Amino acid sequence: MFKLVREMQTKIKKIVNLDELAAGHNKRKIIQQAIFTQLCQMLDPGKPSFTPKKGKPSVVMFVGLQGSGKTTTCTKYAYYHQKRGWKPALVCADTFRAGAFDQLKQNATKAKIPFYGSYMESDAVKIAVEGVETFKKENCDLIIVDTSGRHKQEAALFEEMRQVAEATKNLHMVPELSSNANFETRSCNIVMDSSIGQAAFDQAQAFKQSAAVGAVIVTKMDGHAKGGGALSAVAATKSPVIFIGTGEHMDEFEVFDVKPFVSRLLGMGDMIGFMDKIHEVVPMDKQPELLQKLSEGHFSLRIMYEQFQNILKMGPISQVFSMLPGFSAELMPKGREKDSQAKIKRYMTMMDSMTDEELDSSSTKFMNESRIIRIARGSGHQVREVMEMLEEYKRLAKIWSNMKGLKIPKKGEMNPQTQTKNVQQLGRFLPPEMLKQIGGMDSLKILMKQMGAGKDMMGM
Ligand SMILES: Nc1nc2c(ncn2[C@@H]2O[C@H](COP(=O)(O)OP(=O)(O)OP(=O)(O)O)[C@@H](O)[C@H]2O)c(=O)[nH]1
Repeated sequence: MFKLVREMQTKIKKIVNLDELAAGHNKRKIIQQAIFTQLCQMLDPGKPSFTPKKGKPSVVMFVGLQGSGKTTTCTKYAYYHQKRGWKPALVCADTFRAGAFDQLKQNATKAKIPFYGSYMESDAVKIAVEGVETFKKENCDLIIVDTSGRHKQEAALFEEMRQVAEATKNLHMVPELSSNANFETRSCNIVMDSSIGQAAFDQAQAFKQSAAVGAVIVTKMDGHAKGGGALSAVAATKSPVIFIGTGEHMDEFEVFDVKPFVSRLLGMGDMIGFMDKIHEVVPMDKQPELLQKLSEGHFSLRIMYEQFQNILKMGPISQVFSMLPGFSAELMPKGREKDSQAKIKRYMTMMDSMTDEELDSSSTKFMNESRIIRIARGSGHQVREVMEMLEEYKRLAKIWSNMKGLKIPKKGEMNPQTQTKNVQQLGRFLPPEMLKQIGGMDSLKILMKQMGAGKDMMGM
């Protein structure tokens, strides 16, 4: 770890020569930018990660300390690939922890993924071999082997791990299996808790010595820990981080993206992830239309309705908002996601009882007492609740009204003036507390640049 810091220090000193910087340069910002770039480079081991090929058998073994989230991550990894057309299977070669097989079985059943394991057998190697053999015969193309975790790095654990790796490696030598296996590829993922911190280097290195670690997965990124240990793990294993775990649920699993990760590490907030999420859920053909309306200062109840629809589509709402500093506590308190979703659904039911004219207006001028009573009755809600929904609309309309006058560049038409103007605009749009956390207007500008000109939303 010490070595890493020293290396980074030297590199930054080479890039940023503070004495030569002319007065007026914001030194803090320049250093921050250099650190950002360096950290991004450190997370790039310079070699691509192992990607299983559809239709060709691959065995991926998962290793990690006890409680790192290994078993959960195995299922998430399987589920992720299943959704994308692979035929995964899970093998529980964790014979150390009582209950490990039950956990895997439960998860696998929920995700409808075939699994293999035993309550009686204590030989992890035997189970691994049998499991892999079974699933190869069933033509599974992604066989995931969960191995035992221990409290700390122990010789016995590594020996067992080495044997499992060795045994599953030799499987393609078995004649009846090799006949349908074109060529079998193997990889080993190390799972690390994001809160591991300084111990990450030694741990990753120890694992690396016993199994050919090919990739790192960092779990529990939804918590407070920023996952700095990932830097050490990459350095120790010379392997990339491929996924991050962002919650206990099966689908709370994301492809690792270096820039947002480093932004978060430096406390800059994940603007990019936020924009990507918006990209994902607002249908592409609707985006220009939405931006146009907003730039005209036209925020109607219908737009709010559509945004609510999008938010519900995004899954756990807090996940989206937690990417923005300051937002999560304010809008969607953690642990109250269900309440927030229920509230949004309630609001939408009320809006379903409104007329088109009401929905498309950019004010609440039609909302007199009798209409409010009618909407409440029509949707089976209290008058008080309708009023509350309208208040929420007014609050959002006020925030979004700052988007008025936004210049919407056509693809490739972004010039520096438009960009500066839009950065200012966005600066006004963001809540002051959030802008402060990002690091003020200058940082916002840097962030916008980092988002890359390719993104349509850059227009914002
Ligand atoms: N919040 C959060 N919790 C997670 C995440 N990944 C795993 N967990 C939780 O962490 C705990 C430990 O996960 P397991 O998968 O049982 O850990 P393990 O490493 O397999 O443990 P052993 O089998 O004992 O080695 C469980 O309560 C999981 O639900 C994550 O990304 N976010």
